[in-house]
Amino acid sequence: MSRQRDQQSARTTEETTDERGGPTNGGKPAVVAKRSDDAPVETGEIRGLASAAGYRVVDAVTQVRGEDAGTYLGSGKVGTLADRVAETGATAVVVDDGLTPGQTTTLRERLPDGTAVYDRYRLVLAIFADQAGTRRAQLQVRLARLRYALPRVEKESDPQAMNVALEKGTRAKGVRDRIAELESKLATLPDPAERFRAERREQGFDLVTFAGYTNAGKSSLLHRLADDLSLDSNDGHPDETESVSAVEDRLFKTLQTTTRRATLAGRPVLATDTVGFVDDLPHWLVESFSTTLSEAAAADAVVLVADAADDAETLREKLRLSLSVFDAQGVARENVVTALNKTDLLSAAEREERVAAAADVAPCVVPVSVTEGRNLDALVAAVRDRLPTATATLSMPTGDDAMSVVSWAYDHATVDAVEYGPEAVTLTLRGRPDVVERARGRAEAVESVGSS
Ligand SMILES: Nc1nc2c(ncn2[C@@H]2O[C@H](COP(=O)(O)OP(=O)(O)OP(=O)(O)O)[C@@H](O)[C@H]2O)c(=O)[nH]1
Ligand SMILES: [Mg+2]
Repeated sequence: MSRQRDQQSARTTEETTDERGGPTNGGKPAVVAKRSDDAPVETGEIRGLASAAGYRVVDAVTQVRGEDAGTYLGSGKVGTLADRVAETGATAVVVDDGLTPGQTTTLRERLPDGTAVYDRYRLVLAIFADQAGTRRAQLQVRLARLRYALPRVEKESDPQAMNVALEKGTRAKGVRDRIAELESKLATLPDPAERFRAERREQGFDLVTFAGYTNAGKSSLLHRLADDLSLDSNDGHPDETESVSAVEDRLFKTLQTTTRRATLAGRPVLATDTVGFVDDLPHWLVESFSTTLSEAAAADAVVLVADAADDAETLREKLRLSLSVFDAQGVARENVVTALNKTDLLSAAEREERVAAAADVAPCVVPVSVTEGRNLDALVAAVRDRLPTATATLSMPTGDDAMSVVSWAYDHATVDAVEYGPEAVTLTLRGRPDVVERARGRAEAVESVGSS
């Protein structure tokens, strides 16, 4: 018995750290299970997650009672779950919570042979693994899996097994070593955001990324704004409302990051949608969300979309968390515009309260309603201010001062050309309007010194 359990635990660890990338061969039947202290027990979100991971949800088993330390659901309910799995021919059970290693093992033992058991975190890891296209993202997913596995390996113990302490120590050390190895490997990989930015720049695009919690309205806003931006040349798009309502309210719809073209102030823009943050995930897992955000770091402007219908404290908390992910990705605060969406659901007083709450923690808060098209002009203007839409050609008397303006321009804007004449230096640059204006001021200061 104890040997059998040991083998099963070993298999658990392998499965959480292997490179197969989770359930990729889509459409496998799964039963979701959810426990809650109070009724009703909502299974909508976990169903969405399971299908995002490639499962077909064929049944749901719910339980209203406190957590059972040994079986999570309670022994009787696990029996029901086993029956449902047998009846439906499901190959996996997805539990909407974090399971302890012991609970996972017990569920495996009580379910029909070969039933895969996923808890919420392992499921999300499987989704990441599916999405991880770049080498960097793959390494990050492997790292997340190891971090998931580590406490399980550490805690795995069977007092009846003689050599368990030794084995446990060795295996935990193995996992820790691999974590350290991956961390240092990741640290030396080139930053993909830099390359992405350089390539798009060469193609002449400005980059705008939409990020934030799931269901905040990122996709709706992107569609709407992309339309609005195109309205520069095509006023009164007839399908606007339709295209917004066609955006399904489904979790993780954006897993496949989508990029749309738009035109802003006559410049081509690439607008990128990102994976929504999900609550109730441990911090290390939230970190791996940031892999999907490497494009945010490369963007000229990042629109952080928040749901104004959240209460003030939740709103602040979500914004704080989103911004800390941005910080980890190296997104500059001055490039962030906070779109406080769904203000149509609020009274004027509530709206004021939420705007103030958001402004406590987030930069450049613009209240909007995507569905009602409210205040989108102000949002577009804020985004446009962050794009390198301005250009200038500046002439300065040759000399050290001119050189220092040129080097300042290299640091703060994109320098398209510099001509060094015997009398004058001519600098052509583009960048954010305020930056270009500052460059102009500096160039003029050189001129006045030179001419006096
Ligand atoms: N009342 C109201 N609902 C909105 C507004 N904008 C979006 N929604 C709704 O909010 C839900 C989520 O919108 P999405 O655009 O899919 O949200 P998302 O942030 O892309 O979500 P994920 O892709 O899951 O991260 C949809 O049902 C939208 O119709 C708004 O301004 N007001
Ligand atoms: Mg979306």
